[in-house]
Amino acid sequence: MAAFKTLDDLTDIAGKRVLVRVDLNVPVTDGKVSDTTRIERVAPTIRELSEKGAKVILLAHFGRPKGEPVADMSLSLIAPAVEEVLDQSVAFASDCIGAPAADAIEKMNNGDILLLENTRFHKGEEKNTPEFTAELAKNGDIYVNDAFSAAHRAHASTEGLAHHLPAYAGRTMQAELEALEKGLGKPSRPVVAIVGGAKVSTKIDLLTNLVKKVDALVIGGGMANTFLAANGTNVGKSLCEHDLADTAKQIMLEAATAGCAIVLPSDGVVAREFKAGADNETVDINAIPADAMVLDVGPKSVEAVNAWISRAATLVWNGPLGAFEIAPFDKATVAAARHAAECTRDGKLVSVAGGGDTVSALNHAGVADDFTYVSTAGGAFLEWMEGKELPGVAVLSRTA
Ligand SMILES: Nc1ncnc2c1ncn2[C@@H]1O[C@H](COP(=O)(O)OP(=O)(O)OP(=O)(O)O)[C@@H](O)[C@H]1O
Ligand SMILES: O=C(O)[C@H](O)COP(=O)(O)O
Repeated sequence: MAAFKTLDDLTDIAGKRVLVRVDLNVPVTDGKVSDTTRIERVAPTIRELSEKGAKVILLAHFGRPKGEPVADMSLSLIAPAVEEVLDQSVAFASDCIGAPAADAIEKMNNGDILLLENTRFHKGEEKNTPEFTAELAKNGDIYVNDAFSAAHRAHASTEGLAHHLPAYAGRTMQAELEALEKGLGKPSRPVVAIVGGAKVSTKIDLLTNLVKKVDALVIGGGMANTFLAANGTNVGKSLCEHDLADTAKQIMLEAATAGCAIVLPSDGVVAREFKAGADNETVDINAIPADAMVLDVGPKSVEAVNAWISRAATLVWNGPLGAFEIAPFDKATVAAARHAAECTRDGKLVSVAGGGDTVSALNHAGVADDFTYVSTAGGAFLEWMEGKELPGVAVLSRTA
């Protein structure tokens, strides 16, 4: 594994301003954080630094605001949940750079915790510009990256800062890498991957390499609709990225060459509204009404998914099979999660799942503790699985 400095190397930090990159991109329902797993995972790093007397300054993104402030992507919405998990007061600054940040830091005592506003409210974050990174760096003496789940992004707060300040891995970054290496470094075969969810455009490219590493790729959620549409299925009003049809076709070709089975849903649960309790029906995948959307994979598909889980020695899962937040469209995800948990409990399966909503779905199914390992990372986890270098991890090693 990559060698980098950790919190063990950080001594005498009382009074030092430590910029800690965490991932607070958490699921929110009706304005409330619905799953605090990501916050719980970074809490040990925050507490440790605070107990050592550092001024702990949290940097994070929330959503994809495209470089300008968006009210419902303000981290002020997440701050109360951070306070609750830490059981410690957390101050908030309305900008991550400039006077609001500097003034708030000026007021900090040793051991205090401050959360800065969404880094993605500035275009320089995702572009990783030297100017923006330098502005961020002004606020700290030391940089700690504890956001493994955002380490696949070469952004100012995940990569750039490590070139400006002495850089260290946080406890979660360390633990995630160790656990993934242990669970999936040399996986027992057959390896089955389940990929679902909604982030189709940012994850689809990863599947090109993934099909070379696994024996079967089970596709559900919004991702499945894109593959079905590429095969000529009419997916009605379903979440689907039609312009990615060629990419999907190419992945299916790569899979055939690599001997990886592609498993697509054969039926779906459709509705005309995206809301809990919406009128719904189960239809064959070739009979999706033009005015309806698939919000979950159907019972026949669940049987097929579970059969693949039974056959697997190793399961890798990112992305729910359906819109699990709104019942009854959680059925397939819950059924597959419970089956994977049972196989794991029986000692037949090594099960590793990752992703903000995926973790939330496993918690919803009541089985997160039964999986071999649950990562907070979704995209980063898939890229790690592909064997890609993660910029946020690589820079910690290079600068160590
Ligand atoms: N058929 C579907 N139609 C619409 N949305 C869906 C469908 N299936 C799943 N989803 C949505 O996918 C979202 C989760 O997808 P996402 O790709 O963000 O997964 P994740 O586990 O959070 O990974 P990451 O950590 O990379 O974000 C959920 O909010 C769920 O409602
Ligand atoms: O939720 C995630 O996977 C991470 O926070 C990264 O978010 P992003 O896909 O918007 O970069």
